Amino acid sequence: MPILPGQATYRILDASINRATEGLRTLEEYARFAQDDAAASGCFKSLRHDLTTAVGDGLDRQRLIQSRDTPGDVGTEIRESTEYKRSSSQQVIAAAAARIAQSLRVIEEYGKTIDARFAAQIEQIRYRAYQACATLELAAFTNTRVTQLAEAKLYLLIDGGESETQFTASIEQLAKAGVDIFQLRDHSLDDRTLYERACVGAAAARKHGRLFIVNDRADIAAAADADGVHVGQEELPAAAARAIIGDRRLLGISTHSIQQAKEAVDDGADYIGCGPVFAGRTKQFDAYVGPAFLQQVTQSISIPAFAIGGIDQSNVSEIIAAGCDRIAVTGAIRDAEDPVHAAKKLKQSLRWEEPNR
Ligand SMILES: Cc1ncc(COP(=O)(O)OP(=O)(O)O)c(N)n1
Ligand SMILES: Cc1nc(C(=O)O)sc1CCOP(=O)(O)O
Ligand SMILES: [Mg+2]
Repeated sequence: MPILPGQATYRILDASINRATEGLRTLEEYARFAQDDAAASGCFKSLRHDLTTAVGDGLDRQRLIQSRDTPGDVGTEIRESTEYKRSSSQQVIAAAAARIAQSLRVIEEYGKTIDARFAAQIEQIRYRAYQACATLELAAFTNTRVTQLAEAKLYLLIDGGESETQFTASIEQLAKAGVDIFQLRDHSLDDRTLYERACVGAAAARKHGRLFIVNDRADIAAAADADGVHVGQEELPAAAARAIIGDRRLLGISTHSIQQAKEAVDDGADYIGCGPVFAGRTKQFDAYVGPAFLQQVTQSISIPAFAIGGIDQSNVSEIIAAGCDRIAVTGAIRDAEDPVHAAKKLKQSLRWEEPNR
C-alpha cells in the first residue's frame, strides 16, 4: 500500500507514542516494585496518562491505528546487538529513559506539523519526563547498602541459634534494640543450614532496615541475597570474593595492622574489622592490637572501621577515646543476662560525642 506523506507522519507518531508509553511503563514498574517508591511510580503513571490524554485530544486515533503497519516496518529488521543485552537493572532504566526522551521529542517535532497546541503539550510532558527519569536513574545508582553502612555503629557477630524461629526472633529483637549490622558467624553449621539461616536472617534484618553479612562464605552471601560477606586475611582474596558477591553487596575484611588496613582499602573493601583490641571469650589470639591500632586507623583510613575483640560496656569508652565510634561484638551481647538491654546500652555509648567537637 503506498504511504501518503500524512500517513507517514501518523505512522511515525503511532510508533513513537507506543515507544514512549512502553518506556514510561518500564520505569513505573521499577519505581513500584524495585524501589517501593509510590511517589515516583505515581509520577510515571501520570506522565503515561497525560500522554494518552494529549494524544486522544490532539490526534485522530483512527488515523493512528490505520497507519500502523508493523509487518511492513523495515526498522523491525534492524537491531543492534546491544538492544538484547541488559546486564543490570540500571541498564534497563537508562535504556528506557533514553527511549522516552527520544520518542517524546519525535512526537513533539512531527506533532508540530499537525497541531501546534498538541506539540506544546508534548513539550511539557517531555520536560517532566526528563526530571522524573533523572531522579529515578540517580536512585537506582545509589547503593543504599553503602549509605546504611556509613551510618552503622553497632555490629553483632551472631551464631545460627537453636532454630530458624529463634534465630529470626533474636535478629528482630536486636535490630529494634539498635544493632545496625548482623554477621552470621557459625562454623558448626552445615552448608544447607547456613544458607537457610542466611536467607531468613537477611530478610529479618532487611525488614528492620538493618544489614546482614555472612562470615567467610561469599557463595552463601550471594545465594541467600545477603548484604555482603566478611573475609579474613587467610581466606578468599578480596578480588575473588568481589567476583562472587558483585558490586552492589558489601565486602568486609579483617585487619590486624595498619598495612593490612591500607591494603584492604586498595583491594576494594567497603569496611574493615580492626582487632583483636582486647581479649574476649569468643576467639583466642596470641597478641592484641589494643586501642593504639584504632588511633592509627582513624587517622589514615577513610572507609568505615569496626573495632573488634573483647569489647563490652566496661571498655567501650577506650575505643571511643581512641577516636573510633564503631564496634563489632559477640560476647558483650550473646553472654549478657539481657542481650536487648546490653545492645541498647552499647548503642547509647557509641552515640557519645566529644564535648568540644
Ligand atoms: C567485623 C569482623 N571483623 C573481624 C572478623 C574476623 O574475621 P576472620 O579473621 O576471618 O575470623 P573468623 O571470623 O572467620 O573466625 C569478623 N568475622 N568480623
Ligand atoms: C571473631 C573475631 N575476630 C576478631 C579479630 O580481631 O579479627 S576478634 C573476634 C571475636 C569477637 O567476639 P568478642 O566480641 O566476643 O570478643
Ligand atoms: Mg573468616
